[in-house]
Amino acid sequence: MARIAQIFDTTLRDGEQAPGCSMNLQEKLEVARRLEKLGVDVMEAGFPAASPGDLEAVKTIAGIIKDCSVAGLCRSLEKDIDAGREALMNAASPRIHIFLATSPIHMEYKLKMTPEQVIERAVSAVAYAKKFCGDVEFSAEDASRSDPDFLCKVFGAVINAGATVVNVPDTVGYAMPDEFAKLIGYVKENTPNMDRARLSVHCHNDLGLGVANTLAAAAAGADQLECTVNGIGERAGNASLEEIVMGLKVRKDFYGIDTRIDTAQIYSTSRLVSQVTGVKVQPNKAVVGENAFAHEAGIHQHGVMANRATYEIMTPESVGIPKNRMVLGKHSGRHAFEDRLKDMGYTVEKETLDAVFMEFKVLADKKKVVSDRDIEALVMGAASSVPETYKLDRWVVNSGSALTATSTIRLQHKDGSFHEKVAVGDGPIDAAFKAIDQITGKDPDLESYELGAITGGEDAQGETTVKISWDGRFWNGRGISTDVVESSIKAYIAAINAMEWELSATDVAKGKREEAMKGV
Ligand SMILES: CC(=O)SCCNC(=O)CCNC(=O)[C@H](O)C(C)(C)COP(=O)(O)OP(=O)(O)OC[C@H]1O[C@@H](n2cnc3c(N)ncnc32)[C@H](O)[C@@H]1OP(=O)(O)O
Ligand SMILES: CC(C)C(=O)C(=O)O
Repeated sequence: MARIAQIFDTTLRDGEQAPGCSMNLQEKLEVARRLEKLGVDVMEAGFPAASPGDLEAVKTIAGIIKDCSVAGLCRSLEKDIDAGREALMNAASPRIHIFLATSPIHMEYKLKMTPEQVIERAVSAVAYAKKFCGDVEFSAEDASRSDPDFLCKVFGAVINAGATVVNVPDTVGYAMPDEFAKLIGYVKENTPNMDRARLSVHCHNDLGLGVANTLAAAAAGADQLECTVNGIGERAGNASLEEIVMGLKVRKDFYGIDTRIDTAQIYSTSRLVSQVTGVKVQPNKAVVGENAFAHEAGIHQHGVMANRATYEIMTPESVGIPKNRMVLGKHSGRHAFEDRLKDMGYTVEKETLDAVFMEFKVLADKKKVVSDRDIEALVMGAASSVPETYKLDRWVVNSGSALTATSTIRLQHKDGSFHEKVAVGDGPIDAAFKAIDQITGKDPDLESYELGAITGGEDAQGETTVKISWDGRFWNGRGISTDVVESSIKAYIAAINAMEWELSATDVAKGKREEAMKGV
């Protein structure tokens, strides 16, 4: 009988550590709900001690997610574990995840601790966490560059202190598959009481081997696999969830391992993560890339026409890539539209459905055929929008080779008032953004600006993604329109709204904490 490997998803923690991948609370919640639907066994929702915002996010997710464990990452420090405890107090199935480095280089230069001190600290941290949480994972950071005997000694000690999972991270993506499999086998054989804990792996992708190492470790006996959707994460990223899961599924004959993932949810989850982080999936990305199931060469097309299995080792449907279906256009009705949303993995409230359907009709008037990508952009716009402090009312932008770009922008504030400003800039987008800054009184840095077409064709919609920063924090905004200046303006306003919302939420949380402190 096949064994089951648990899938531990860390998109919301390690994934979020990737430059520019930070998500606001609303976005994290959306991703968390989708991960639950996907069927992950554990989701790591954040690092509660990192910031009040991260603590609130983990707390909110922990209060909502019921079908899988929710984990929070903590250093081996009581204050971090206390933050983890607070963040997870409402979780149906909480897991405190503690880490401490075990490699010579990390112990000497980063932690400035001796190996004996590391064992002592790891044990005391696990024992402390165990007082409030039955499920405690311990990760030996940089395990793949640690002495294997020392690693087994640390793991044996933390299992004795109550750890339920011990994790072997290839923190810097240094391991080679055969070598990593050997390490897993060694740890399994030589860790005292290993039968009392689950053995996990967490592989990074610095040499492009994150998935290969994870699969090799699974074959060698690891029974929890840590990964992220689309492989996002620190530096070159983490092992990608979709590649691990489909590797095990497609080659079940080889691995004999199952997961609980509903693979038909993979594609929509990948799209959601790409949309909320603003990080595009490369076209040739395995499993979820635009070209993953495309056949261009004649010999391949001929083979696929005779039998898809000649050149496809899995079907697009098995990962939730929809088949070509009814064309949606301006004559389509609500039933067909709702059906398509369901097929694409979206369950939306009636109110959102009404709003998106209206937008769909407006778009269908401009475009002959509304594609799945167009629909996805509409749903994401409606579902992920943070409260709108500002809404675009109207705009005019003049630009050309012989005149300075000028913009007039009118925004409506949530209190109902209208605000209009005129600005000049280096080009139409700069002029528009400057007018918006004048209205909002904020002057964030524009970190990145990306413009693309959602689909091909002359009537394609423009999709703009902007990332802004202020005081070391980042916010994304997305805008779509058949006019690229308008999509840019919408994206910038969306990012400003996310910033306004997060800053005011942090102020409220800070106020509450200060209030509570007065009573101590
Ligand atoms: C491999 C990984 O992915 S680990 C997770 C990495 N993720 C993150 O770092 C994101 C969240 N981090 C943060 O927000 C901040 O780094 C914080 C809040 C945790 C700490 O911030 P600061 O107090 O300013 O410390 P800073 O980040 O500069 O340095 C880290 C400190 O933690 C110590 N430390 C590092 N790992 C551990 C650990 N596992 N257990 C205990 N202490 C640790 C370091 O030795 C250093 O200690 P020092 O301040 O006494 O020199
Ligand atoms: C905290 C651990 C699991 C980690 O992220 C790493 O070592 O890469």
